[in-house]
Amino acid sequence: MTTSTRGAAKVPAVLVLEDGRIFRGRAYGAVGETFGEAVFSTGMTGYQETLTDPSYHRQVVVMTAPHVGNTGVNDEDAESRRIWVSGYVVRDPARVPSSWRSRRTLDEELAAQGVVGISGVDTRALTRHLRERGAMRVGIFSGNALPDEGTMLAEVRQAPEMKGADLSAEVATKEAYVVPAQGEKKFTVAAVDLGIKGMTPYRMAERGIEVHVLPATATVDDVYAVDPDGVFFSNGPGDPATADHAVSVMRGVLERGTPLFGICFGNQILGRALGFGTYKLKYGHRGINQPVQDRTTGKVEVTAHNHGFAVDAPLDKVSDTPFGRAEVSHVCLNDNVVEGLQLLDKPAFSVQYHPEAAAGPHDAAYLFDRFVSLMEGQRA
Ligand SMILES: NC(=O)CC[C@H](N)C(=O)O
Repeated sequence: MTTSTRGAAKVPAVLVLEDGRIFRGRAYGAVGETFGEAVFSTGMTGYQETLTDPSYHRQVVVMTAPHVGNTGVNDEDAESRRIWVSGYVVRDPARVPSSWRSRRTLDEELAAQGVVGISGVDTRALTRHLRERGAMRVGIFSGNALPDEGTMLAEVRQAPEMKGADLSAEVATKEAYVVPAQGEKKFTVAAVDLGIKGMTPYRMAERGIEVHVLPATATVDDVYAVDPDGVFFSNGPGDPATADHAVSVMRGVLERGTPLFGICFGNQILGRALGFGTYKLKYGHRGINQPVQDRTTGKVEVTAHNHGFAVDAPLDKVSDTPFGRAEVSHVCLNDNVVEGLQLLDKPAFSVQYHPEAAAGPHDAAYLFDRFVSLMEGQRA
């Protein structure tokens, strides 16, 4: 239950981690209670894109940047129709936003969308705790009459875990829709929506691609019904080990040899389609300042990440898969986690991070051009 509040600043709030650690602060956004997986994001900016990224469904996001809300909330930067984070943790929210595009405060927006948050938390201590112990379940409780600590902890421990969660269908579109190409139409792409961010079809549209965004439940027949030059699999929430339907659709696409590109969840699905495993990272990668090396060129790029799982593929050898040879094309320079895959005998590749760059640096935009080149190659 949540109730919207203005002036919740003085309402007490408590953050309870499943291992029993407790942080006290003040209500931020809606007052009530909420649960999710506690994860931290190291982005200094781009909170509006983070909050509205469907991949954050069922996660409580802790911002490592101490001041949040400085540029308010505008009508242009949302990545989907709503905020998806299940809770929000900040240290020192802006009292007065300042941006020519700002329409309302972040506090007001969270409250209007019923998102329970907490401010005044030592987010550095909380982040260090999550880094040492790993991502875990959390609850935020706010209001003037809070349950006792034992009751709150028991409720947190009853909340569902992220491992094993199958969430794409909860966030993806129910109806197919088309994002028209900008300028002359050169290609048609079928984009399977597992939790797609708004910027992704836009990045394709600006390259002359007409994008048919399909529900997560789309079949191989639905994909080919749009007569695609290429097929795209999006980012999305939850555990890739549950994405059996998407894996089987992707295998259907790989069998036909249609150019294929995947982002984030889409990369994990390509990993699984090729026969690799996926696993849960201790605390994941989230933020807009993560270094990745493209091993096909040797170049290093600074990139936007939001993933808690990763593909388990060998870094230093070419693997034989049911769809021919495959290799790890990109790697995270912080921890050597697999950040991209490519097939050597078929026009298919994927990355674990976010070339659509919303928010984030644009270093990885070339990946959309690679997808276009694969489609051109297929026509030639
Ligand atoms: N942004 C994404 O697509 C995330 C994929 C997956 N849910 C993960 O956490 O790893």
